[in-house]
Amino acid sequence: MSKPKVLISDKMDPNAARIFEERGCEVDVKPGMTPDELKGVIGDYHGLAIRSSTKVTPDILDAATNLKVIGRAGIGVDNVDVPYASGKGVVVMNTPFGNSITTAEHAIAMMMALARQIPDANTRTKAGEWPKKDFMGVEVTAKTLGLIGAGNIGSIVASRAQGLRMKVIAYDPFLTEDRAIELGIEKVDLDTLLSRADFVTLHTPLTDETRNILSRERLENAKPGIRIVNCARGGLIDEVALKDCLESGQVAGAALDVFAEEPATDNPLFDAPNFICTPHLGASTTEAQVNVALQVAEQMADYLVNGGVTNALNMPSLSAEEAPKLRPYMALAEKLGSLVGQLAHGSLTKISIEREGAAAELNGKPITGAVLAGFMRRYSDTVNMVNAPYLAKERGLDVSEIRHDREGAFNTLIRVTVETSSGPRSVAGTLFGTQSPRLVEIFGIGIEAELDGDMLYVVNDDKPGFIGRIGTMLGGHGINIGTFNLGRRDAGGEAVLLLSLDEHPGAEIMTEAEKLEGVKTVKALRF
Ligand SMILES: NC(=O)C1=CN([C@@H]2O[C@H](COP(=O)(O)OP(=O)(O)OC[C@H]3O[C@@H](n4cnc5c(N)ncnc54)[C@H](O)[C@@H]3O)[C@@H](O)[C@H]2O)C=CC1
Ligand SMILES: O=C(O)C(=O)COP(=O)(O)O
Repeated sequence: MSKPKVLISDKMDPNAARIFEERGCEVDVKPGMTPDELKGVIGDYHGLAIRSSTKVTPDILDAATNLKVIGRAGIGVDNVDVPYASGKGVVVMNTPFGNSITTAEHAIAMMMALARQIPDANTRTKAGEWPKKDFMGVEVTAKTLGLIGAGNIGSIVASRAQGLRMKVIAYDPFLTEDRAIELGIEKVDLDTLLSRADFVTLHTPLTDETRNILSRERLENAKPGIRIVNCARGGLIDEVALKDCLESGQVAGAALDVFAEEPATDNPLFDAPNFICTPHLGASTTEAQVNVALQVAEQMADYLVNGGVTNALNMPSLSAEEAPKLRPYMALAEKLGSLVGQLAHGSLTKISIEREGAAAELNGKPITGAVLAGFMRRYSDTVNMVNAPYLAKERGLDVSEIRHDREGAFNTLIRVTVETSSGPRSVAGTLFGTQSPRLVEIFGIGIEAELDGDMLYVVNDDKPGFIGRIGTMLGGHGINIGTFNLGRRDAGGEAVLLLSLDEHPGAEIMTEAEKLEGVKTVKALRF
């Protein structure tokens, strides 16, 4: 099998390329490409490793015909159109912890630089001015620091600020009281935070809720003389309002590492008083860059080589250790999903996935993802485990997962049931040995069949002579039967035949099959 190919399109620590190669991937390092250049080459790659410079837009994703995974060596993925990538079946991963200490330290450094106006003092001193009389700083000790966002980075900032003897308060709707107590911080609402804080530091992602969270109105109504630090994302603050507030003195200083437009080369804030900035350097330390490079390469190679999924934003986790154990179950689940998807009629709005025996002990999410991937293929042939849950949601499919503790006839069983206009229709399968997926029940009829390649599904009256008739008809067309699987509800009642064929039966054969005496339903299947 040929090696997966990975493109590193942003400046990244060389450990990333080393790990990709050691883990069996081919790697190209091409930082600084234009969007058009990236679009021109992306079709060759299975993996794309990025930081924040590469913009993974729908245009790029449309050209990425072989792409399986995007790995962000860092935290924020706002430069990736994650919903579009999900729709295309591309896994998006990040490295949620590798640069958090570094970024928290940058926020503290920015706060201290702001409190003592170090950048300006430095520039003017070096210019030979010795401007001692122009500078008067403030202490941070005993001041209140307001955190907007108390996740990984915010909580590290809190602990460092407490070391500086600051009082820390936080606004974060998802922060529990218990966690706030553990961090030794006070949870407050946003208006309270802005009315009490001497320094504010932002540590949220950029979302529809957080965009412009420091709006003109909030800045104007904040505690006079507040100082603001943003090492999270541009777009969280109204930059024009911030400039006005800096000029009026309502805001005593601001330190930004991030801007609404990046690269920021002529931002109006550059002329504002008491304004300092860095060019998105929050994550730029040797330690953090080694961490994120190693981690992103390990995660992406795990996925490309072994199917392990870690830190994906659009897919449940699956460890590289779990992956080999789950793979045969996922194969079974996908085949069962595909079977009901191919056989059930009408508009299907409900699907349930039941697991019992050994299957009940496993991580259910990948199994559900695989069922949906098989099932959703009735609507689109570009479905995979990543985009299936999104497509299912888009179509309003109600998905339920049921885990049974009971012992059944099989030591492991997956059952997939869809709700049709004529009631529930269900198929079930097991593993023979530890690896071999087998169908064991179809619409209430026991059967034993491998679901593989081209197959013919026939429901017929259980009368003598039928098997001979269908065999003769197929033979007459030169179609060889690989396996012959038979089940029936009761003797003389309804029987099911599942034949594996060496080739796909064409329309002419299907019409002839439909006309065979005793046939109730016939359908060509493909797995
Ligand atoms: N400047 C730089 O180079 C770097 C910037 N970052 C950015 O820092 C930010 C924070 O990263 P982490 O702490 O790792 O993320 P995190 O996910 O651990 O924490 C984010 C926190 O924001 C909170 N939050 C979400 N919506 C909120 C809202 N409407 N109001 C208040 N809080 C809200 C969440 O509950 C969560 O606790 C991200 O945007 C990330 O991209 C991260 C690394 C480097
Ligand atoms: O990890 C993040 O969210 C960052 O913003 C770091 O960005 P960078 O990798 O330094 O371009």
